[in-house]
Amino acid sequence: MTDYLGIIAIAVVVALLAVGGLFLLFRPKGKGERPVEPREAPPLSDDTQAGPARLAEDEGGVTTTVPPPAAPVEPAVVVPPVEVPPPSAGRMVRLRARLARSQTTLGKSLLELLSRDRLDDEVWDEIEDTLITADVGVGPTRAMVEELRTKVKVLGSRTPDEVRGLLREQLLTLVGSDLDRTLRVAAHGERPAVVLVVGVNGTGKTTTTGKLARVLVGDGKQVLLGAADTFRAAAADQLQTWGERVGAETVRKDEGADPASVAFDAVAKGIDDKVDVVIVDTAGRLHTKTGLMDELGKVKRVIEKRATVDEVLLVLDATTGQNGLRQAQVFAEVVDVTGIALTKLDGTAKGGIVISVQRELGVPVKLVGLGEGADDLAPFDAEVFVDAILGD
Ligand SMILES: Nc1nc2c(ncn2[C@@H]2O[C@H](COP(=O)(O)OP(=O)(O)OP(=O)(O)O)[C@@H](O)[C@H]2O)c(=O)[nH]1
Repeated sequence: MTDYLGIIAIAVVVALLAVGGLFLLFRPKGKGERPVEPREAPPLSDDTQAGPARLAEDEGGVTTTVPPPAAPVEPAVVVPPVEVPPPSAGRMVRLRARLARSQTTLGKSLLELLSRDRLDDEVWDEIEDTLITADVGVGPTRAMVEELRTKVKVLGSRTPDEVRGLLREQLLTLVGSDLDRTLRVAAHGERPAVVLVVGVNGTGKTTTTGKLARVLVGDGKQVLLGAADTFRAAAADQLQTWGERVGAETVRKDEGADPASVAFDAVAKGIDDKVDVVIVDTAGRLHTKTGLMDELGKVKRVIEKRATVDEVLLVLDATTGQNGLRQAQVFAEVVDVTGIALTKLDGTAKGGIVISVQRELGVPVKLVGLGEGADDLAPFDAEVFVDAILGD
């Protein structure tokens, strides 16, 4: 019995030792480990001294601190201020020097010829040639030479001032100092005035439309533009850019859209917005293409469903001479041209086209383009024009 008790006691001791060993072997980990110190957060300041120092320290250690990415800097959108263009009054006087530069050859030649002591047939032929070369046209040239011959005979001997006065008077008669050149841009009560701009390709229609918007804004009017040149997407972009510069909105549609529908929408919006003037730019079209000319007639008729077309401006390139006159005649037949905008007069000595185009069409030159600058379009002034031809 004592032996049994001894064996039991030994077995209990062995069992206790085994349980203790197992406990030491499988006790839960972590509890007794030293707690990990939390890492210090990187400073928020962009202190350039502290940054690299901390990085070097970290590189030598176990981990690397990656600074939070900097917030992306949005590029500032610069909205150009709306420009305030100069008013229409006095614009041509301001551009007179430019006009004189291109036109004085005509004036100088005429003054020199008329100042000669003897005015024989040869000299009169030269005067005639000078006028025709400057695009005055055969009819007006003959009439002018006839008139000058009579006046010179009456005068007898001539002082330089008298010659100049004579020539000034004759040129003014031909250019027409009493023609009504007022642009019809007065609104009809709450309905805007409508200006339709037409012409062949490249004469400067879009540029003239943009410049005209500036002239009208300069005179205090609210303007809306219609980009009915749907052949070229770039034409609508070009027009919109002109408009944005002076705060004028542009109505446009996708390339290839019906130009008449753009014109209609522009006028409808002009009425809704109660603007003073709607200017509709059309695509350049050859006067010889019947389909395109018919389309232009449609543009005008569609506008007339909502408003009156007050002004149909034919844009003519002064450098194209007699060809310009033929274009003018065809356009006038289709859309009743009420005024001419003669562009690029700064680039030709043939200012006589002012005289011939008015005579051919019976329509006055109302605007002249004297350069590519934004404010190089001026209401035409006959006296400033003739004085620029004659020089100082
Ligand atoms: N020197 C000078 N250049 C001008 C004048 N008016 C327009 N131009 C230039 O003529 C070129 C043609 O002008 P646009 O307005 O694009 O002509 P467009 O008639 O609308 O052309 P299309 O849409 O192709 O029919 C441009 O380079 C203008 O800067 C002007 O009075 N003087």
